[in-house]
Amino acid sequence: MTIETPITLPSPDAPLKIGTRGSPLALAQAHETRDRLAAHFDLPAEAFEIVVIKTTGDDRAMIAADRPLKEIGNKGLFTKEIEEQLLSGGIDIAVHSMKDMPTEQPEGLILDCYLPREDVRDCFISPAHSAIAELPEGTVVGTSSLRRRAQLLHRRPDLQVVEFRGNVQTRLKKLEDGVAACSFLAMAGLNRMNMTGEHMTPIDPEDMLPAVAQGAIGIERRTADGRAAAMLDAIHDRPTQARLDAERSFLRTLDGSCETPIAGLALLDGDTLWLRGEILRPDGTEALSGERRGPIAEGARMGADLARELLERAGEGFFAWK
Ligand SMILES: NCc1[nH]cc(CCC(=O)O)c1CC(=O)O
Repeated sequence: MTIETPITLPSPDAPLKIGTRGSPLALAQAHETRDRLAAHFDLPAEAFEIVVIKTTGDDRAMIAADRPLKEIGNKGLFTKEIEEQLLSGGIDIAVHSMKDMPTEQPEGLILDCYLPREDVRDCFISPAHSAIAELPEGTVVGTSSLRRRAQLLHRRPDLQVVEFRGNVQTRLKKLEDGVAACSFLAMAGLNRMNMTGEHMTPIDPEDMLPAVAQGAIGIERRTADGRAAAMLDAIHDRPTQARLDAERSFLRTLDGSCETPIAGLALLDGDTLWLRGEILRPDGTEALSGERRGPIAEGARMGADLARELLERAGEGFFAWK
């Protein structure tokens, strides 16, 4: 029998501080985390404080909203300031989109709590067309994601891809203004913001394999913080963890940054995990994919193994721009 150390739960006088970026999606995710914790521990919302942290990524993105993210910087662009606040005690936990998180965390921090995963699919957004296959030759498509760009060009080399950023409202406005005929966003974000509606069609993973960890929220904390560990364990979703362990191990072995077009998705079927992965040349001229099936506990090994297979098939220079 284990004797559990009692934890002092947060209260309105001494709230648990939840750090997040300030975007509408980030805030929705922080609120979901607070609501789950409050419900599980039967605490009022005031026992939690949502602390909005501005990151370098938010800053520079505002200065040059049309500059490709890959030119602005890379690792930790949206996480550095949040992780500094965690380490210094300014916040107790931090809520992240796992899709945007590097595969390693700084010394002293741990990211091992996941909320139940949302819809993993990408969404096709267009006021005029209903599917990629129906786009007329040479159509202008807006996306800032290297993965989506490469996947689109692989299927449809005739399409013209233009840089497209901003929140859902901005993108819809741009589409209405004719800047591009269609764009793409993750279903998960749209669902979390209650923004699904007209002109939006989910895309089967068979047609567009999503990004690693798409649709998953992860919560980071100080490794030594026993109270946060115990509280987060209560809302942690193990099936999501099993899937992300496999997908992120795939990404880690590929050494993926947001500068390489990589897709990966694990699904569970009973005790079996099915992992699919894909890597593409940035210009879409070549795509390599593979899969593994095996026991759930072997997910991380399968991810690394699949990554090595694809790297071997790809050879040197696969990710370089031609
Ligand atoms: N890179 C931005 C980002 N990070 C997470 C999401 C959506 C939510 C998710 O996938 O969990 C998005 C926007 C998008 O791709 O539509």
